[in-house]
Amino acid sequence: MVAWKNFDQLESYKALNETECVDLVQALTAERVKNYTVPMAAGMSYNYAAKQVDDKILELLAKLSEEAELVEKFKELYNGAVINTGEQRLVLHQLTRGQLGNAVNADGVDKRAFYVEQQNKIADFANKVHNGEITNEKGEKFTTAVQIGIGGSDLGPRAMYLALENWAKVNGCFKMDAKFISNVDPDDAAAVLNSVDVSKCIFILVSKSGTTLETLTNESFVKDALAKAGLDASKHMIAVTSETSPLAKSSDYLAAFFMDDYIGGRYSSTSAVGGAVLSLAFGPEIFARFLNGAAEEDKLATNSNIKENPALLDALIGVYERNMLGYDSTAVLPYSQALSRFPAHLQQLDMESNGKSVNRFGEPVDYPTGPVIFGEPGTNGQHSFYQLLHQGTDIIPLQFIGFKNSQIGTDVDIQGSTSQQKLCANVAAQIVAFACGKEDENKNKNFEGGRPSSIIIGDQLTPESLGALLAHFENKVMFQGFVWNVNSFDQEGVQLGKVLAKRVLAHETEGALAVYSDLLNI
Ligand SMILES: O=P(O)(O)OC[C@H]1O[C@H](O)[C@H](O)[C@@H](O)[C@@H]1O
Repeated sequence: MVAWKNFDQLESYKALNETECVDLVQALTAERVKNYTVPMAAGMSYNYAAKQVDDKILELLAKLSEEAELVEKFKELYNGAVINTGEQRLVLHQLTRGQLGNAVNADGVDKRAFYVEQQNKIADFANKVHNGEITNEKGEKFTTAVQIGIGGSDLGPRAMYLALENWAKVNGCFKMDAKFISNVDPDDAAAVLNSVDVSKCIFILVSKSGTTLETLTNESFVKDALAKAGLDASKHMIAVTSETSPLAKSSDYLAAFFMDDYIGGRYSSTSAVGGAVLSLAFGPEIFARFLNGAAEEDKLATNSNIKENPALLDALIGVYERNMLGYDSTAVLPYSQALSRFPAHLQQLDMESNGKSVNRFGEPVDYPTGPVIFGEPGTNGQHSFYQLLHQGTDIIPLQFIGFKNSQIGTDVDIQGSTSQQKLCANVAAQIVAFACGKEDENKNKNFEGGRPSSIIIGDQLTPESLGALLAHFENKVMFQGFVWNVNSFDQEGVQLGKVLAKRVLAHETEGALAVYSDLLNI
């Protein structure tokens, strides 16, 4: 049995607090850049040379990992323990991509078999849509998949679709366009519907709970549009939900695919939630390759040697930065246009998981937990908020992601270098500029340096490397939650706003809420 203790109760907490962080201006040598690197799945690597740690601090982080039993806790998780204490649920998203431990039986079934069965059903459905066995009422092929969902039922799948859209097009496996409707703002649904031929759309209604206001409202919005076009909504809609949700019982859908309560929304990209849209857009084989990349990365996360476990090492360095160095944000900076929505996905993944002030037992904790996450693809970010990152009063750790090769491959050679080379040159330059700075007598032009970063480097963004990248961050967030002794798998903090919004709509308000309602003309 593992022991769940608060971080500040551990010996390592004290020992780490007594360390002095590394001065990057001096420390970032060529040797370090070569050595401070850990292999990831799909040929990628995690390089932490520009982090403020040295061998002594790494040793203490390894001790912390042991003392907090981080890998053992992960083992409990994938073997089916009730890790989500708040909701008394198992946490099984890794099972959607592989079997890391023993068979997990819940609700009377083998859970890996259940997830695979759903994948197979989706594959069969997608193949039939692609080969014209499933068509619209006129017998025409569907050309566009439109996902209706919000939060975890939108961000991950949308980010993954965008990440592979161009890759699939150049590699001959692009099957259908995908669009996404998430916001309850009517302009979102209206704009998407105006951009498609609804008669050739297959709508994927995705809601684990089947009760989310925004999603059900958008479902009605779409049904209305289908009815106005004289189309039968039940011939154009499929559902992805949990078997216990109200949607599961409805006969309004062409097909229904299931996940369950053991997969948190923000961890659901590798379940049917991401599976339906990605299999329709790119074909089931590409979705399977994405799952393989994630499975390969998950295996690395079972290694108790922190220098062979990139997610664990990344998590521990992040904890050191958050709790010992007092940095309260982290920027995610992919130098890849295809990852344009990846930071948005990580915002939910990280902040909804670890934005907690009480431990797993509901007792307040006395140390900072999850950081603020934000980001934009480079080089666009460089021309936006990097000023603050370089010279602002806060130090913000940076997580770069870069690939040696572009996805589409079309490029131009101008002034002796290609665009891809310019992109990669920028990320290399930024790491060194942040870490080492540059002295200038003019203080306005002075760069102090000492601003830490790490970089994940891959050959190219492919289904496998995307899966590995996703799993890396899921596992990092999980390990950090274990250190902070919080439950990373519930999200009670989103409830209060929903309850108050319902009250406003029912006109059951008083005091400040009543006045805000009036100001907004509700
Ligand atoms: O998939 P659903 O049940 O519709 O939930 C969609 C989203 O809404 C909730 O408010 C949560 O904050 C998210 O974690 C969840 O992903």
